[in-house]
Amino acid sequence: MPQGRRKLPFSGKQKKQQIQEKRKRKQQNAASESENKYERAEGNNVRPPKERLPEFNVQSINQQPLHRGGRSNPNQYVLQFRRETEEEIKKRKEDARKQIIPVSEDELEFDPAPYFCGNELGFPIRPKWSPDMTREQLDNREYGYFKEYLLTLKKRSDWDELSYFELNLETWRQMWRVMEMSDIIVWIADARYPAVPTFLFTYVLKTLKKSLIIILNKMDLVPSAIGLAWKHKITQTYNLDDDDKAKVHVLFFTSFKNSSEFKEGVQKKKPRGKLKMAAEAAECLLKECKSIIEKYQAKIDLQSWENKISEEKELEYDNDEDVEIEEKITAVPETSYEHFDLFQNSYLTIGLLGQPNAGKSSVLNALMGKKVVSVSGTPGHTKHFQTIFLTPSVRLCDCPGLVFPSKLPKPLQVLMGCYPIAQLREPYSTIMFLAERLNLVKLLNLQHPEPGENEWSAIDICDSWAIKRGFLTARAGRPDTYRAANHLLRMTLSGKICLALRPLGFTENKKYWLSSAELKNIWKVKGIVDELDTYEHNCIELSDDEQKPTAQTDTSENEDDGSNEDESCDSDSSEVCGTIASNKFSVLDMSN
Ligand SMILES: Nc1nc2c(ncn2[C@@H]2O[C@H](COP(=O)(O)OP(=O)(O)OP(=O)(O)O)[C@@H](O)[C@H]2O)c(=O)[nH]1
Repeated sequence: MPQGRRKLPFSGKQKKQQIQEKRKRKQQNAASESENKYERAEGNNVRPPKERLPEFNVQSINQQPLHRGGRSNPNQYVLQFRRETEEEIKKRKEDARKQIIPVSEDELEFDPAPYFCGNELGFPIRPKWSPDMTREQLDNREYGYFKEYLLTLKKRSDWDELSYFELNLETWRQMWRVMEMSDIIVWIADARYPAVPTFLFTYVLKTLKKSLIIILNKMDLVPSAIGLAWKHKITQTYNLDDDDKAKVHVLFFTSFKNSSEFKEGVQKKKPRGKLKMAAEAAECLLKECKSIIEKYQAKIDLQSWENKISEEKELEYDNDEDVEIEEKITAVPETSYEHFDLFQNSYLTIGLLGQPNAGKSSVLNALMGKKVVSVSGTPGHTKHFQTIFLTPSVRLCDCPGLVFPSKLPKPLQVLMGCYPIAQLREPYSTIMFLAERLNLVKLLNLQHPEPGENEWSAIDICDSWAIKRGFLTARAGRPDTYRAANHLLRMTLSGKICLALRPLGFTENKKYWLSSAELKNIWKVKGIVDELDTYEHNCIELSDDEQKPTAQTDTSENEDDGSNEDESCDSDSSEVCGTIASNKFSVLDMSN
């Protein structure tokens, strides 16, 4: 045995202390590493926006760790909202325990305009710049302007009433660039809740002097009559003069056009298979673009696009294979500033803007007829704007989603997909908002968690759904309320449970909208021949599989920890959600 110093006895307590010290050292190293990283990024003018706006208590949603050695900051384009206070969250949780009082049909009507306070709130618009400015000058000017804009908002007496809106300057910059480089601006709205920011009309039509096309997307989730009423409302609401009215066009779109998958208005499962071009919707867009080009007497030939659509229409659609071809995206480097004159290129640039999750990337793919940009049910998925040539004479530009300043109810913003559901600290107020407008108890065939009780709160609905689905906490085996709430919200986002708000005056004129000859144009876009039968069913039916609780349990008991939820269910996993057949049009009661 080698002679040496005898090892000193090492107690468990000392070991624990040693581990704690080691952990502390590691944390300190990681912190200084990230500081260095930010410093390095500063040299590149990629300062973390959180540090730049300390007065606004910014919270980055879904922030990613910085990778060692990685060059770019993965959080540069992350969604950023004002941090909610503990009191706010607590109050909303308390409210979610109150009894749900269903709203009347009239109250399903919604006027987005007042929530944007006319043009008062506006949105950050790019300050003047010139190509002679250095990058640093440009950065400072834009940052200074953005901060000033926010400070002006903060001085308003209703500052605390403002809902979630984007505080990441980098994302607004993406929008500025897309607006600058586009000949035609297309605003994509989720047709279930099409809240178009009022100031957008003024800015695009008057300041930029460009044409605006509004696409009501996800029409497969909305009764055509409601979509039609929205179309008419949108052009009326915003006090446009005749000249401007001629520059605003409203179109319908769905990326899930598939008549054979839709039976009696019940979405059994999401259409799958090879992504096809939404030819009818693309044709409508082409028509509008042509008329705009003619008006401006621009020399852009859209024949190639027309040919592409005609070819698609002639093709037989019987190949169900899921073949998705990734095409190289020519993303314009973020440093480039294009000096752009309207219709001066030999090609037309169409900029696709909208709130997160409105379906901008899906529209781009559906216009292309194949998957060229990535799509996700998680809001804020598109980080950087990307351009792609649809044909040699048409360039499409997909912009990251932007949440504009407004007073829209936060639960509605969550349903619209402005806030990633998995990151929500408090999902129950949104369940309450939903349950006030849709009879979830009936649709989901729920049993009250308290036997004999028949007053429902949002928490009761979640508990009941948790029991039904077998979402139980691992340790205590209690219903996992948070997970159930999350699951219900993701089902709503994906359209399995469908709420579609209507424009003001819709209920009163329902018969008029339901008998309009214009509906046929929407059916063509949706790929259906008639829709009236679809209104007859107004309850979600559960398949045999769905009736049985799943054996799944959740490991987390911390209801505020969003990390235990993955977002895959909302769009991609019909294994979890797909067994639920929902009536998408239950909001449109035909009996009245
Ligand atoms: N039912 C239905 N779902 C759609 C349609 N278009 C898009 N979606 C779904 O909506 C979700 C968001 O789609 P994206 O195309 O990624 O939306 P985006 O506006 O690009 O989102 P961001 O990247 O957050 O800006 C995905 O789950 C899509 O499958 C549609 O026409 N009908």
